[in-house]
Amino acid sequence: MNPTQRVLLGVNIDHVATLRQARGTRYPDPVKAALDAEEAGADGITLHLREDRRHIQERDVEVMRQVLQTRMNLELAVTDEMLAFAERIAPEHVCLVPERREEVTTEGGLDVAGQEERIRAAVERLAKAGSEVSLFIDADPAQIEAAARVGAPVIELHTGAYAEAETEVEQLAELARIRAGVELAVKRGLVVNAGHGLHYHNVDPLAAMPGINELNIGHAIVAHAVFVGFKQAVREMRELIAQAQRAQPSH
Ligand SMILES: CC(=O)[C@@H](O)[C@H](O)COP(=O)(O)O
Ligand SMILES: NCC(=O)COP(=O)(O)O
Repeated sequence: MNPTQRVLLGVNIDHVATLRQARGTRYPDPVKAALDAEEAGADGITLHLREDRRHIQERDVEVMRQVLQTRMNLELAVTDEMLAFAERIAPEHVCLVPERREEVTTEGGLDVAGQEERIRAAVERLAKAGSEVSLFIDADPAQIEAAARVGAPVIELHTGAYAEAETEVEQLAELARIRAGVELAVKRGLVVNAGHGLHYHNVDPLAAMPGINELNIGHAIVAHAVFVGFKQAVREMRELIAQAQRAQPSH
C-alpha cells in the first residue's frame, strides 16, 4: 500500500437493521443508512448476512447491490448457502468470516490454517464470480501465512481483542500484535484491512498504522448516530481517521 494513500472507511450498517428487526418493521432502512453514509464520506459499505438473519436480510443486500455508489463489502460464513448467494450477488468485495449462531458478535478470526483447501476453494469460487475476497482473521502469523497460501488478495485483521482490552498494557500488547501482523501481511503482498469494535476513542492508532488500507466500523457509528444523526456520525469518524493519518510522522 502506498504510504501516502488515505486510509479508507468502510461503514458497516448491520446494526441499523438490528433496530428494524427488533420490531419487524420496515424502518429504519439500512439501504438509506448506506446511501447517507456514502454521502457523508464512506469509501464503502460493509454488511454481514448472517445465517440467523438477526439483522441484514437478503433484500437489503439485493437492493444495495443496485443502488450503492461506492463499493459493497459483503461479509458471510463459508457455507454453500452463503457462497451461492455471494456468487449470485457478485459484490465488489466478499469477506469470509467465522460464524456461530450462539455468538453475540463475531468472536475471533476465521481459521484458515486449519482448513486451507476449503478456504482456497471458496476464494477461487468467489474470485471467479468477480468478487475480491478478504479473510477475516486474527493477527496470528500462522493465519496470515495461510491466507497468503490460499490466494486471498486481502485480509481483515480482527481488532476485537484490542477494542476490548481493559488495561493500557493489554491495549499496547494488542496493538503490537496487530502491527506485527500488518508488517508480515504486507511483506506477503496482502492488502490489509482491519475492524471490529473500533470506536471514536480507540481508532487513532489503527488509522495511523502504516500498511492499513481500510477500517471497517459499524456498531460505534450506529450507536453515535442515535445522538448526532447518521451522516454526522460518519463524517466525524471519517475526519478522525484523516486526522490520525495526518499526524503520522511519515505524512
Ligand atoms: C465481522 C465483523 O466483525 C463484523 O461485521 C461483525 O460481525 C458485525 O456483525 P455482528 O455485530 O452481528 O457480529
Ligand atoms: N468487520 C468489522 C465490521 O464490519 C464492523 O465491526 P463493528 O464496528 O460493528 O464491531
